[in-house]
Order: sequence, then C-alpha cells, then structure tokens
Amino acid sequence: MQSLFAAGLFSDQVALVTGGGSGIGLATARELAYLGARVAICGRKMDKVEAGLAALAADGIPAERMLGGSCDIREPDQVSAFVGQVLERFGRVDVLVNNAGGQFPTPAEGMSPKGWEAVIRNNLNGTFFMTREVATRAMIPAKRGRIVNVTAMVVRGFPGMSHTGAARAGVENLTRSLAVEWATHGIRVNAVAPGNNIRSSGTAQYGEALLEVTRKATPLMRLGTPEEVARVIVFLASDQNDFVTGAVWGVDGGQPLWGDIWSIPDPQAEAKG
Ligand SMILES: CCCCCCC/C=C/C(=O)SCCNC(=O)CCNC(=O)[C@H](O)C(C)(C)COP(=O)(O)OP(=O)(O)OC[C@H]1O[C@@H](n2cnc3c(N)ncnc32)[C@H](O)[C@@H]1OP(=O)(O)O
Ligand SMILES: NC(=O)C1=CN([C@@H]2O[C@H](COP(=O)(O)OP(=O)(O)OC[C@H]3O[C@@H](n4cnc5c(N)ncnc54)[C@H](OP(=O)(O)O)[C@@H]3O)[C@@H](O)[C@H]2O)C=CC1
Repeated sequence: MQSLFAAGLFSDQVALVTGGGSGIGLATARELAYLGARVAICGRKMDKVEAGLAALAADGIPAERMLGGSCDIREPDQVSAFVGQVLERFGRVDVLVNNAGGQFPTPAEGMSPKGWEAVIRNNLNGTFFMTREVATRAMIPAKRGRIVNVTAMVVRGFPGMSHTGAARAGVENLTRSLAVEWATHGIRVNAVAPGNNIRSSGTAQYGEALLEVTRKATPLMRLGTPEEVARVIVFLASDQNDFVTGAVWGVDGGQPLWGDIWSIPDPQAEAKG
C-alpha cells in the first residue's frame, strides 16, 4: 500500500482500534500497522476480527505486531479484560480509535425503550467505557495518548435514526470535555465524523438504492471510502497533530451543507398539499 504519511510514523507505538475487523476500523488499523504500529483490534464477532487479522497478514503485517480479541464495548468487564490482554501483550497503548458503533433505522415514535437503550449503549456508553479504561490504565500513567472517536454526521440531527444522533452528539461533547480534562496528562482527544456516504461493510446493509440517494445529496457527487476516513483518523492519532484537540472533523464530501441525506417521509407533506 501507499501512504500519505512518513514511513515509521508510528514505530514503537501501540494502537487499539475498536471495530477493527471491518470497514473504517480495518482501514485505520491497516494504515497504522503499515506505518509501524503494533495494533490491537476487537469486535463482538470473532470471525470478523479474524478476517481483519487475515487481511492485515495478507498485507505483510507480521503476526507479532497484531492482536485480535472479542470484546463487546457495551460490557465494562469485557472492555477491562480486552485492555488487560493488550497491555499484557504490548505493554502500552498510545493510540485509541473508538470506531465501533452502529444502529438501526426507525422512526422515533416507534422506538421502544430497549431499542433506544441498545443504540445509546452501543455508541455512547461503549465509547466511554473503552476510553476510561485505556486512559486510566495506560495513557494517564504514561502521560501521553491520542484518542480519536468516530461519530457520524449529526450536525443536522439524524431524522430517522434519532437514537444514534443523540448518542453521537454525546460522543462529540465527551470529546470536548475530555480534551480539556486530560490535556494536563498529555492526551489529545478528537473526533472524526464520517458523512452518511461512505461505502463500507456497514453501509452495504442499507442497500444500493439508499446509497444512491446519499451520493446524489453529496456536493462532491460520489461516495467516500473507508481509506479516506482512515487517513484523517491517522493524522489526528499521530504526533504530527500537535495542536488539535477537542475537534470534530467531518469527512463527508460537503454533505452537511446541502441536500436530503436520508429518505424519511416529508414531515410537512400535509401542509404542502
Ligand atoms: C446509505 C444510506 C445512508 C445510511 C446512513 C447510515 C450512516 C451510518 C452508517 C453506519 O453506522 S455503518 C455501521 C452499520 N452497522 C450497524 O449499524 C449495525 C449495528 N447494529 C447493531 O449492532 C445492533 O442492531 C444494535 C444497535 C447493537 C442492537 O443490537 P442488540 O443486540 O443490543 O439489540 P437487541 O437486544 O436485539 O434489541 C434491543 C432492542 O432494539 C430493537 N432492535 C434491534 N435491532 C433492530 C433493528 N434492526 N430494527 C428495529 N429494531 C431493532 C429490538 O427490537 C429491541 O427492542 P424490543 O423489541 O425488545 O423492545
Ligand atoms: N460508513 C458510513 O457511512 C458511516 C459510518 N459511521 C460509523 O463509523 C464506524 C465504522 O463503520 P463502518 O466501518 O462503516 O461499518 P462496519 O459495520 O464495518 O463497522 C462497525 C464495526 O464495529 C464493530 N462493533 C459494532 N458494535 C460493537 C460493539 N458493541 N462492540 C465491539 N465492536 C462493535 C463491528 O463488529 P461486530 O459486528 O463483530 O461487533 C464492526 O467491525 C461505526 O461507528 C459507524 O456507525 C458513521 C457514519 C457513516
């Protein structure tokens, strides 16, 4: 592979990427590993994690520089066990990419309390549990860390998926709070918000028709790639990013600025006649 970044940028560093078995997480783990990092990836399903490890191996990353494990970020005990495994194997964590997440489309009025809670736990709680664990056990003691949270494009709300809109907005606010609280510990905390227009294993489940709607609502008139998102994550995770913290960077082809991104019934259809 070719990288925008200098070879060896992450030598001697350890990166933990949640949801690193597929999509944006895998593209991020791949680039970090290519640049010299030892990488740890996790997900709920071990087959996905194993496929991710196999993809990294096929790219020439040596087995001793990677670790995969099953970990549901919603479960503090599993988070603690996985971070323990990473520390036992690699001894440190320099970079944490909180990429794991997801939701399901549903109108708010049809959402059950359990459905709401499932998505808040998956995106907001899980991110906090992992972040706190890595910070307290690795980054704060080392007085050094780079955390990048992957959110979503929620500046216009998220009609049709209000649970994830609320959770991602929560993560963005958490990003700002921790950037301040942990500046003194040498930890930078940023977020990357992919547009709802990245072609990945994740968006594949929404189908080509919806992807086409979202492509047409993107000023650049194309879908983005996981690698394009990964590049921004990697910059924010690097020591080249010396003066950016508490920021939320969009990677979205201009999507927040224009167009209907998501086909929900027109809320004003009746009024329009
Ligand atoms: C291309 C066009 C634009 C697309 C924009 C999209 C932008 C974002 C893209 C991405 O995020 S890519 C990543 C994609 N991957 C996913 O989103 C999948 C992630 N989803 C999950 O992992 C799970 O669904 C979940 C959110 C973690 C929930 O799973 P959990 O096991 O906790 O739930 P359950 O215990 O089964 O159910 C709890 C509760 O939630 C309701 N529910 C769960 N799934 C669905 C569903 N698919 N549809 C409707 N409702 C769902 C379920 O009914 C339960 O409630 P009760 O019925 O018991 O009240
Ligand atoms: N692609 C896009 O257009 C957009 C993506 N995003 C966000 O970007 C991130 C990456 O998405 P993308 O690569 O596209 O999709 P993927 O579905 O490929 O990636 C999501 C990854 O997260 C893992 N994951 C999900 N929930 C958990 C959990 N509770 N614990 C541990 N791992 C979990 C999944 O593995 P497993 O199922 O095995 O747990 C999977 O590997 C997600 O947070 C997604 O919501 C946001 C906006 C747009």
